[in-house]
Amino acid sequence: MTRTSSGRDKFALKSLGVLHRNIKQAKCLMVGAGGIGCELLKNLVLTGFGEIHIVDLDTIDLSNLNRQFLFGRQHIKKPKALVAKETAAKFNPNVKLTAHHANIKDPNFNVEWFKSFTIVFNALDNLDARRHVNKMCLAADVPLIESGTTGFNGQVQVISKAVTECYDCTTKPVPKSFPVCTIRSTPSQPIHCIVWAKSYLFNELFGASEDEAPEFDHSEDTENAQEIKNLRQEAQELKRVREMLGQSEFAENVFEKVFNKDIARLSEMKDMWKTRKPPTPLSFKSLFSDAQDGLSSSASDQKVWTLEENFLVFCDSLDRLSQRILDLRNAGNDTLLSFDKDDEDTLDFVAASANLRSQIFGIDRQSKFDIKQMAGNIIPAIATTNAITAGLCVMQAFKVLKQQINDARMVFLSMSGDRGLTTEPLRTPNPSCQVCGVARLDFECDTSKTRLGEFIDVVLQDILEYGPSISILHDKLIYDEEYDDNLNGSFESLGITDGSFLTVMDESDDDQPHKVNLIVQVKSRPQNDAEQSFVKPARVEIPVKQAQPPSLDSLVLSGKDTGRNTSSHGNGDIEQSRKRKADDSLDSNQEPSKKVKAGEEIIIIDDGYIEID
Ligand SMILES: Nc1ncnc2c1ncn2[C@@H]1O[C@H](COP(=O)(O)OP(=O)(O)OP(=O)(O)O)[C@@H](O)[C@H]1O
Ligand SMILES: [Zn+2]
Repeated sequence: MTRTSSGRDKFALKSLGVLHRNIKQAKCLMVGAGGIGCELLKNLVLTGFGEIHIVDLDTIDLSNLNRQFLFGRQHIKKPKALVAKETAAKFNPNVKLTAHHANIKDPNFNVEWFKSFTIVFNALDNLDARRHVNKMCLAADVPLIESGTTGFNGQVQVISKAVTECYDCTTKPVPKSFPVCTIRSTPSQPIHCIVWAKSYLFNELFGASEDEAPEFDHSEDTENAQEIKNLRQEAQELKRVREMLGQSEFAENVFEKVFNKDIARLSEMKDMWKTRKPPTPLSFKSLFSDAQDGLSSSASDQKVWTLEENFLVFCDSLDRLSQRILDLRNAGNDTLLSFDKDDEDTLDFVAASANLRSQIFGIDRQSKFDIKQMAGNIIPAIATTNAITAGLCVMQAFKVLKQQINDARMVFLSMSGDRGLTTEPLRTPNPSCQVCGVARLDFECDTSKTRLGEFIDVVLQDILEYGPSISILHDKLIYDEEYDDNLNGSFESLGITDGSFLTVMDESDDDQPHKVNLIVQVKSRPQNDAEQSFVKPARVEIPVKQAQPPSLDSLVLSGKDTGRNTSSHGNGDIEQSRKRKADDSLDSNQEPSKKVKAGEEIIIIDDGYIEID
């Protein structure tokens, strides 16, 4: 049933009171139209937010449809932002919707554009984009509602410049990596074999080089120099095998190389197997004869395949992928493939290769279903979690729009613990945060004429009273006391253009007071004055860094289990506040001198910090 707009307004007015007017006048930005985004857009539209811009870079995939209910089968491969807008527009014709099929990091979404919004909602799935929006909202001074879900857990955080902590006030967990030797020589768990198949073997045969795999941690490399050298040699040999792609004996050559020859060499390294069972090579010919019966009809994704079934899937998927490479090559296209958990050919190859390797090392084989989860780092997305979280986002947005940010809470949704929903007060900004614990300066200049040297002399040293010990970053270091190569370069020649950010860091001696980092936002404007290529900014006091303990308010915890262990999968990577506490004490070099343990739950540190354990 379609409700008339006046009827809708009447109900909204009754339930929302004066807030209704603020909502109608609000212009919101929603970044991400995936799991949370679809639910959130429906809420925003039905609540009657006046204007909504939707940004999403992706197109709709079949696997999105179980929970991203604004999309149907007919929309597969169409841009999420546009389809979300079209579907949601039908829920409330009074809302003005604009869709952008684009990356939120595109330069045209600059600070000025962000400033045009009343409030921003993040419904993203990765750290990088979340960090970017956080930064832009701080620069534009627009409140941000950050949200994330992981399986049954969800979180909502309200971020407001200088009032609350920002997304980067706490460090975020980095994706898991494994020592390269564990992956290459001494796997002991299924995940080690899956990472090997996905990030090494697959890439060496069909994709880009293994050096780019983020899962490989080379930090232990020095201890294993000889082994690393051998592995490099093996990789070179594999490159030669790759050149045989398309020939009838390709599968046998690959198999014999990685599952026989390399393993035989490895098992010869007696020192390595003093405390472990040595690996057992497999033979292509004997498996080939054992596997004559073909795949059993019951070989489902959920079942753990036999060795012979893995062998057959390995050969078959290798053929399918080789054929794809040949087809691409014949069409004159790029011939690199990349692993995608939703691409059956790549998943079959990774699943079978991982299981063959597990067999060699005496590790339990896994079903294709389980391998898909592990290889794609998938924690199943739950529609209900997204729906509840999206609802919480709107509830928190109400408080922001009512100018009652002090009533806003950090909200956690969790299946563990006594209560599904727990909240805690918003924290004050972390004084040592590199993103929000900063001073800001708008710098208007002609980027083609302004030289880095004059910016330092006139703006930083004369006007802002910096000493000689500073460093300046623009993505990477462009100046410090020992690196003055760029002094004569124009901003433009250094890649600094309209909308660029520079970070100025005070590098004075440790016993001196340090200014907080200064974020300079560059605004490129042609300057007609021949004398001056920039507008001299007014003198402002750059605050000095100080370690400031969090306010008492922020130490009051509302629930026993706040569910703050949600993390990973990108969605739920809002960091636990306990990590923040740990970092705070590390940052300010405060060694807890006395710890009083209250059960296993709370550690009280005598300088006033509380840590949840
Ligand atoms: N930099 C970005 N700019 C714009 N949109 C982005 C950016 N990064 C991620 N997104 C979008 O954020 C949304 C996040 O949604 P969600 O977590 O449900 O992920 P998904 O890709 O739809 O699903 P899954 O990863 O579970 O297959 C996606 O639609 C994704 O395209
Ligand atoms: Zn911060």
